[in-house]
Amino acid sequence: MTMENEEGRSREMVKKQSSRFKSICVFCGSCNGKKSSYQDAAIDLGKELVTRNIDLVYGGGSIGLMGLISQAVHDGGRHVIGVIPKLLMREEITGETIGEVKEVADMHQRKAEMANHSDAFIALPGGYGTLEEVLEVITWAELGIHDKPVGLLNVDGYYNALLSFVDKAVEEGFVPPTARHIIVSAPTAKELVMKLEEYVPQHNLVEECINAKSLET
Ligand SMILES: CC(C)=CCNc1ncnc2c1ncn2[C@@H]1O[C@H](COP(=O)(O)O)[C@@H](O)[C@H]1O
Repeated sequence: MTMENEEGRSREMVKKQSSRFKSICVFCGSCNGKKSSYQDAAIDLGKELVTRNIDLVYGGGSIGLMGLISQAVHDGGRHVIGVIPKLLMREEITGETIGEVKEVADMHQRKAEMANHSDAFIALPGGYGTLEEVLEVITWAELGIHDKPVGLLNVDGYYNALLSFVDKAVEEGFVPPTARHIIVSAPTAKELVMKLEEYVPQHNLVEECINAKSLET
């Protein structure tokens, strides 16, 4: 093969390079937040998924950051799945739905469905709902229930306090130091998705935790 052919082939490979993820589940606020940077980040993340040919799984509806990211992914031509519990299906609660809608019985089933349909998780800024959802998938990673990457989009340092708290929990012996790496974080969508692409799960966390506990007793 000539040098030119080879260069052409590698350029082609770069162009076609696809993500290791088919779908990413995004947890995010049902409000917009006070700073426009939160809204910009939701749209940016949506566009980043589109660029990498990644589909979106999210909580359904069109309110707050949830609405902004789902619209951006839908407009970019990628598939959007919204998973909504029957109770929240009313339009005055969640707004108009975007893309494919999966109706589920309750919040527990919603989280299981969201996890089943995705290859990684990202939390944009959000409130109690977002925190609860992202902490659950972090716990599942620690317990070895899944080995999918989990990332915090730390827009304007929104998650700094949570990250400091996790460091404190490690320092005080409640989170094994080897489990600290489960939480990936970055200030921009591009950096975060790149880090998640490179994430390598560790499978010995549960054993290490058990060993640490048996040393304590
Ligand atoms: C009755 C009511 C408050 C409705 C708000 N409408 C909602 N519609 C759909 N999903 C939601 C809603 N509120 C919270 N969630 C879930 O919790 C997360 C957002 O909660 P939060 O705004 O961060 O805390 C989302 O990822 C979503 O899965």
